[in-house]
Amino acid sequence: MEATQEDATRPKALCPEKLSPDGLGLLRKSIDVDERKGLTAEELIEIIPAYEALLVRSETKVTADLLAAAKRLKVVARAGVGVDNVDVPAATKLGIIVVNSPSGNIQAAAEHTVALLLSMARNIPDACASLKAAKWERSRLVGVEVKGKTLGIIGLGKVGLIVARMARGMGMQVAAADPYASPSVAEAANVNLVGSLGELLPVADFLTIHTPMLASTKGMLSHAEIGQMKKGSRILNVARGGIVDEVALLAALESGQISGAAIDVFTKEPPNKDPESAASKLIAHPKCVCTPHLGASTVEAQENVSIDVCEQVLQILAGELPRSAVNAPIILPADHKTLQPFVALVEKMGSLYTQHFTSPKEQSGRTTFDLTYEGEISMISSTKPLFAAFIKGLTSPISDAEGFNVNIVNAELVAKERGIFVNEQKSRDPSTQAYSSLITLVARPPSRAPSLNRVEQVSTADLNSRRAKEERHIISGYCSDRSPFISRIDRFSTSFKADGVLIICHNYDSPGKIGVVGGLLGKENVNINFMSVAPATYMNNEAHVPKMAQERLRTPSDASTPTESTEALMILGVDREVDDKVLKGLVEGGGVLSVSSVVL
Ligand SMILES: NC(=O)c1ccc[n+]([C@@H]2O[C@H](COP(=O)([O-])OP(=O)(O)OC[C@H]3O[C@@H](n4cnc5c(N)ncnc54)[C@H](O)[C@@H]3O)[C@@H](O)[C@H]2O)c1
Ligand SMILES: O=C(O)[C@H](O)COP(=O)(O)O
Repeated sequence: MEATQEDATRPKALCPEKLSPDGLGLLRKSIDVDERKGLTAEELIEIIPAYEALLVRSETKVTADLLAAAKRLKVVARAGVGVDNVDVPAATKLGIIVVNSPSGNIQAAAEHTVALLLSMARNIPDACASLKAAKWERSRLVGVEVKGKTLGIIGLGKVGLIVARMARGMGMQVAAADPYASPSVAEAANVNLVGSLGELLPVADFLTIHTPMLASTKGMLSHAEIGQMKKGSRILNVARGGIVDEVALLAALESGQISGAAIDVFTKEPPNKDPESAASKLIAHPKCVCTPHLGASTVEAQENVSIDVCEQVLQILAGELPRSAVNAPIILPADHKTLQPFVALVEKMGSLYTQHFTSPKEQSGRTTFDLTYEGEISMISSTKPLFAAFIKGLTSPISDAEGFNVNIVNAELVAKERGIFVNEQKSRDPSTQAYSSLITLVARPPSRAPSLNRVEQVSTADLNSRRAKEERHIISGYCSDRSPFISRIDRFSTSFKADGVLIICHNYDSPGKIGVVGGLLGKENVNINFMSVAPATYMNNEAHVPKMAQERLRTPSDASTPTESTEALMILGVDREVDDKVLKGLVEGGGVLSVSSVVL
């Protein structure tokens, strides 16, 4: 259609990939949509300056160069979950909103997992190819049943839970490892949530992965882990290529350690064509069932994701906040000035909690949080942006840029889905005069039903100290000069800017410790930008009760409490992220009791 004078004023959207027409139809009512498949990167850069919206799936590489050339672009819409093909930081810098569809294709991905599970158990691709080749090989193609077998799930999120329910429906036992999953959500789905990956691997007959691709999940299933599985078990990956080490998977198939593999996703897509590469050998292996990243490829899922992102494009072009923006602000412009520093603070406190107190290797089960706003901050009319920022901080270290789009619109829903409970309290009179506003986070495990077959006699003092030491965690923070600072971690009082890469060491406060830790980091070429020693000022993890006050409250039975005052936290701001080997070195060679690495 030829552009009329009036058309020239309508916004324009470019769609260089196959998107379902359902969403595009919505756009066409008020936007001109150009569907241009097969463009090269250079062609895209040449034409992008004319467009306000760009709609893609996983194939178009939305690079910093492309975004820099996109002078009118307001939104990049990813019709699916993964935004690994979009340079989100570059878009954020340019003020371009990136949206996706975090739930539109989860049913499709779960159904594809079950389709692969049964295909693998019954040798269906092999049998089909054999019959088409005019063979009749009934005895070679005997399969196994899934009923009564154990399905191990790594990552009990949106897709993992749907797979779990379907597997239960087929009579399977389901066990899952997910350090951040809610025990009550798992229980309701009849899933045995185990404490660690090490507990899951030996019990699974079939093992399926549904985690995002993160630094902590990359290569999480390699030689050692597959070696812990039952001989003859089977592995599926419909999440992301690279979570399972392709070389290790191939070796396990060849040695018979595993009897089958089902793969939808590859480390490099499309996979390397070199016949000697692990991906090519896996694809060619008779015991491997594989598909070319088809998890989301159903008519229904494509309709869902297309409508979902096109509605959001319309919202953004109308100046509204979209529901699933990967990089949208949590605060509305009117509240920005007052709330921005506190929103940043609460987000960092949530992120610090997840990175410092929970382990990607063990079930944490801590799902109830008390957030207390004291002093001036308690006078804000709505705490919704603070709540949203907290949920975002808590969950983003365990999600990829892919799935995680917490904002003011969807924070409550995300918290509910993850089984996170937050009690918010406001107090105009701060418990300390040191700050005009103080925010305190207390994390508690969900209340447990008393055990029926175990009777324990414990003193009140013991009970209090147990609760304090084992179960509660506390983080407090304040803002200075519009920047977020942490003032307390558990019993330790401190003051450091919540920014950058930090190494947090828990140690006995003895002479020479700083030098040893500094020396070990120096050897690894890690530069220390700042260091802060946090003494144990609070006796226990009692919120707001500093040590002095608690000492007055101590009863004679508490007198034997170990000398906690000799412990301290050493907080080091460093110039780069360090790996587990360096952290282990600090514990083994530096006399540190425990250590965590945190990026804020
Ligand atoms: N093949 C496809 O076409 C296709 C389609 C949709 C989704 N996916 C992929 O599936 C994955 C899961 O999607 P989702 O929507 O269920 O995501 P989700 O965020 O709802 O769930 C991910 C789960 O992984 C858990 N997790 C994080 N780190 C972990 C660790 N170290 N060990 C164990 N569990 C860990 C999280 O706690 C969370 O519960 C994503 O990577 C997504 O891109 C693939
Ligand atoms: O991230 C996703 O949504 C899935 O992996 C599907 O990607 P696709 O849209 O390219 O099929």
